[in-house]
Amino acid sequence: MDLVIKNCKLIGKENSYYIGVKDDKIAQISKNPLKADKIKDAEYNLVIPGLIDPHVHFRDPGLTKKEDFKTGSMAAANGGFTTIIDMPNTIPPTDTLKNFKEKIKIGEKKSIIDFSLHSGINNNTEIEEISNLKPASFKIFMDLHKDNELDELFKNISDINKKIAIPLNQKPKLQEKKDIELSKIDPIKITLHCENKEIIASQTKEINANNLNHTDSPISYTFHRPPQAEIESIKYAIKLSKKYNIAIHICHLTVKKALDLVNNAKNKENVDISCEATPHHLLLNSDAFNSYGTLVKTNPPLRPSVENITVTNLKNIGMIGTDHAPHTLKEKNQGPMESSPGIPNLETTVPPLLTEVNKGNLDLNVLINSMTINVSKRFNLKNKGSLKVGYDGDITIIDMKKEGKINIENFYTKSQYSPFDGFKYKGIAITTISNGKIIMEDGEVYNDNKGKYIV
Ligand SMILES: NC(=O)N[C@@H](CC(=O)O)C(=O)O
Ligand SMILES: [Zn+2]
Ligand SMILES: [Zn+2]
Repeated sequence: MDLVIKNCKLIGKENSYYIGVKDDKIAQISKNPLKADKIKDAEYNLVIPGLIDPHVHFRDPGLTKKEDFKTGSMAAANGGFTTIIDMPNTIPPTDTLKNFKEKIKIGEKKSIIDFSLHSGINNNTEIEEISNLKPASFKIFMDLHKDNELDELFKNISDINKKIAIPLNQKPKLQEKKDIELSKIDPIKITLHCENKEIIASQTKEINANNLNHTDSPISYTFHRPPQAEIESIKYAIKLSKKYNIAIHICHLTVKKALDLVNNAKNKENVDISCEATPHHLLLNSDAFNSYGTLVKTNPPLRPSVENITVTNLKNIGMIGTDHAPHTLKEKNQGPMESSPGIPNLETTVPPLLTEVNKGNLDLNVLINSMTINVSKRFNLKNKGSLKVGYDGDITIIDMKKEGKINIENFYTKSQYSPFDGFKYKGIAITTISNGKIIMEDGEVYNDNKGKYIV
């Protein structure tokens, strides 16, 4: 073995185990000692699959003063993550074959963990060409498009799906390598930021017409983007998913009513739909504007406590997406309307959520599944998300009892703000292992690992 982790506590198991990694893969899980060049002692802490984040913004290329693939991936490792999926809203956007290939290159040069990419949406030729490189999904910001434009985008994707996503029972003869590659293309999925553009516009118009804008109050921004904008947008997304038979994934869901819509579509109407929630929407509500001002400005906004989702809803949500969305401090302090929306999260997700587990508010299995297997399954990340022989040697060790205070001074992200700074936690990731290589121990990240683009 290249690496053996000894004294591992595994979920649902009594004994302690040895996990052996060889050639980047989990090679053996055993009650009996295994031999290796390198031994890591888990000291009877909980050993889980490396965490996977389906939603980060590493800002590379073009916005690297906020973050880049190196610092972003180091922040991920520090938070216990071994795989991330990066969003396409960079400069230039990741929506052409050229830009997509360029981003893979940047990631393969700078990332210390494995990564996948969500693609942006451009013309049909670009979509088709990018789909050969197997992006996790194509991302649409619904708040940037009118309904008729969205209908057209879904139609374009469905045309491409019909053309290139070959149904399993109709595989062509596999003569050439090209054919083999084509035959493997899964139908394109669409990932969605759900807020209705027209509702936001009419809300803004009404606020301005009646002079209701309290421009000095950070919470005022949220009134422009009410829960109804999210709800109507999700309703329309479900409608388009049914009309064009396309699988959809809803990002950063915020209110219980939206969750009901998703679950109803999934369970009663057989819609191929999934969703995710951020740690800030699960743990904070709009009262946080009183303490943190525009630093907690994010899209969709934090919601009033009467309607926001909480950790008790996670079992029905199924996935955590951190929406790690770093900005500079200057960009975050431009007043309620002008400040950049987004909260960095990779290093502030595990400790607050494990604290909820320790308090008895959240089931540990629900949390871990939401950050591992549920993500890899949904986005077809092969050999990720589970501790099984043959799977990638991506492993995280968590200390459920360790207590401390979150301190952003110790973070690897470039961003310098967090509503969780100073948070008293119980439970944290103490070791991160990527493909059998230790990349984080007790908050120290070793940045010499090379991550790869995964399909
Ligand atoms: N969530 C945010 O408020 N901002 C994200 C964009 C996004 O995910 O909507 C960003 O890129 O900064
Ligand atoms: Zn978004
Ligand atoms: Zn985002």
